Amino acid sequence: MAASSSLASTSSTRRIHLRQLLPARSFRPASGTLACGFPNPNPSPRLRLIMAVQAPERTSPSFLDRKESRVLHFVKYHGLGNDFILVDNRDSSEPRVSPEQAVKLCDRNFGVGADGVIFAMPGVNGTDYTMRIFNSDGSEPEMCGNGVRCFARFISELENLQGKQRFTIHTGAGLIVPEIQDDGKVTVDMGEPILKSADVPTRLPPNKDQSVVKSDIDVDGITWKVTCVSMGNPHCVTFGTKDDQNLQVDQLKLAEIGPKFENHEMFPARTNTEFVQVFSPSHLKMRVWERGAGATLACGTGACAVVVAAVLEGRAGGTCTVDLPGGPLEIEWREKDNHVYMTGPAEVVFFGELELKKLTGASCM
Ligand SMILES: N[C@@H](CCC[C@H](N)C(=O)O)C(=O)O
Repeated sequence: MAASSSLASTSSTRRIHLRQLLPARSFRPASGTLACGFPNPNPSPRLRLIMAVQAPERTSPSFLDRKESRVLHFVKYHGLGNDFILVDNRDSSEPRVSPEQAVKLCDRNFGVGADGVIFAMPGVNGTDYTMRIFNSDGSEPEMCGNGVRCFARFISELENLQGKQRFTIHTGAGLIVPEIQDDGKVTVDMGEPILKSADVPTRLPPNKDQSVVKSDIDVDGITWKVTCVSMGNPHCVTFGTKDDQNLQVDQLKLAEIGPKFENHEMFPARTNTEFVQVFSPSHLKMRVWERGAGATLACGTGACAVVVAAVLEGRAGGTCTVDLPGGPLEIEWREKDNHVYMTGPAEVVFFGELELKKLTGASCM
């Protein structure tokens, strides 16, 4: 789809649509409070039910249409439990919140709670949109696989688009192309993996062409075997230690070992780390420690990196189901174009608004 064409018609289309999208009174919190709820395991159908019943009665401006400069309107999404606060930033190339404010928003006790904040911005160089993201620690990664699926669903809600949709998205990792399928899942062309060690980046010496495959790295006195892959953002993939290549990922002390990989001197830009168990050449299981976010329930770029690493190490074919704590992703590293394709869900959790001043200063919200 040419999403850019619908950009021109945003204002009227979006207003109509968001009246349908947002339940009239459910999202009218007291100033400075959060509108949240829907603590059910499958919130989207319920949201849609409320929308259908209440939509015709709405007369006041709808939720995300309101552009008060002091209020941040957002929608929370998740992709297999990797959760994000999505902000409609289509009117500006400056993120509406700062990295410091993002840290507060992502705080699970004092804020909204999320693994990151994602901004939907105007496209550049002919792309439909630009996606930027802040991790929960305020750092800015180049890309986010689960985030881009949420981004696609967010845009389709904002633009009142139905059915199959395809967008071109400019990211720090270059052009990314998500396509919403008829069943609501999103398939994303994640581009080509980057294997050249200097570009991942890693200081580990290359051992296969210019890449790092099944190399030794010492972490806290233990030698691990790792393969380094960038999907725009850096990943270190391991199937086990030098002595034991049959990792049982459920037994890992992730919170202990994860930060040691993340901040290892061999990774000048820090790294995401995936710990992988192989069930078969087409079925893998992983746990992830994310740069800037810690242990998350899923990582899309991580699952792509895992399949690339598994192929390079001769452990898997190019098409795999990757089980993550939040659920499975389908990943294909296609020989034809060398691109990696990821398919998985993205779901609305809730809508919210808060006063931006609550995000400033030393205190929490
Ligand atoms: N969870 C994301 C990756 C988010 C960025 C990552 N923490 C980084 O700093 O590179 C995904 O689904 O890919």
